[in-house]
Amino acid sequence: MPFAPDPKEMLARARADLRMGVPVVMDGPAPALILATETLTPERLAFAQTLGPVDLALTGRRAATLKARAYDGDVARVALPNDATLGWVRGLADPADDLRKPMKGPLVTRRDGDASPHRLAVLLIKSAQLLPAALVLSLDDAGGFAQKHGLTRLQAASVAPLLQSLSPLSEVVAARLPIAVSEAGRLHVFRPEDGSEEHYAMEIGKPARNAPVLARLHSACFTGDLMGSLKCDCGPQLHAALAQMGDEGAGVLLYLNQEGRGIGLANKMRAYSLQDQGFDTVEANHRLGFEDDERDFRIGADILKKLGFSSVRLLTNNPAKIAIMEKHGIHVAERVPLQVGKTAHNEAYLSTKATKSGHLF
Ligand SMILES: Nc1nc2c(ncn2[C@@H]2O[C@H](COP(=O)(O)OP(=O)(O)OP(=O)(O)O)[C@@H](O)[C@H]2O)c(=O)[nH]1
Ligand SMILES: [Zn+2]
Repeated sequence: MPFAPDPKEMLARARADLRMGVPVVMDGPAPALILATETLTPERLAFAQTLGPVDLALTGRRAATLKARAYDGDVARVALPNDATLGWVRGLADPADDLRKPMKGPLVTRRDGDASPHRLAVLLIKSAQLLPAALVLSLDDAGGFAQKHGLTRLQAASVAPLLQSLSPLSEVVAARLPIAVSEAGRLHVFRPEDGSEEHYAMEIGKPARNAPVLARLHSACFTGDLMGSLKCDCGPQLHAALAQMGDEGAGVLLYLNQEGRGIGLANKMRAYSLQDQGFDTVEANHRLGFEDDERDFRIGADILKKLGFSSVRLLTNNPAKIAIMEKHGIHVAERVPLQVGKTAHNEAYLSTKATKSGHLF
């Protein structure tokens, strides 16, 4: 059946559905219906409540902020009260008003039954760059339910490994791109097979493939790279890296579309709003239900290898990047520090990165 979508294509479809607010069916040993709380409507909430008991799946991080017991470690299952409104659900999922309304409970969390659909729901929703919180309700007949309501049906057994593994990606096109630092520029576009974000590689000059190349793994930062934000050091780092490659006449800058350390721009702005309430960059991510850093740097190693590189002089202050390159087949011959862009606004941010994320300054 060559026209039928394969599991990774079904996964891409499911992400798009969840972003629009359409529920998804997860088939497997514990079949379940999944709705993303961020895009939930009152009508869909009300209908879900007529179908049986509904759980709100939250990450262990978010549960810790809410002082709710997460019996399953990385995921908590809050039993939705019968009269739960959309406002109540959103209040648990979104920390925006935590300080104004600190008392959200008492929350009853479940410890019986199977948490695996909840865990998968949260992973799936994270991969759609939505707030990591889902409504989950069990289904008897997943196939029949999906067909009746015209919903995307995923198989837990195939989705779980896909969500953990790196989607294969391939180069779509490359073309000459003269830029300010070097007329000998070439931009390569890489596209993952699972319908997620494309990533770019800016090659400067003609770096030798059999020697360490001056390289930068830059994570997208719309606010810093394009708006000139003073809250981070991304824009100056991007331009300093390219300038050094221009000066040396050779280098490769990967522009990885992992905005906000992998949580997406909307969630990064939610984190900024929490930072204005006094939380630091790491605490803000945790309150939202994310880890400090949700990026997958294996993508960077993969692109470097596809371009024919095996050894780099890496422009970074982040030891985690070095460790992941080494683990995935890219030798880091040298770390080249990249310390630019300190402002009065990002002093606290940079010092949090040094103390909590191990950045070298
Ligand atoms: N979630 C979140 N992401 C942020 C914040 N500030 C910047 N970012 C994102 O962080 C990423 C840049 O990561 P950095 O930690 O500055 O740098 P790094 O790439 O880990 O390390 P270096 O190689 O040393 O620059 C970009 O994707 C930014 O969008 C923030 O406060 N919260
Ligand atoms: Zn930035």
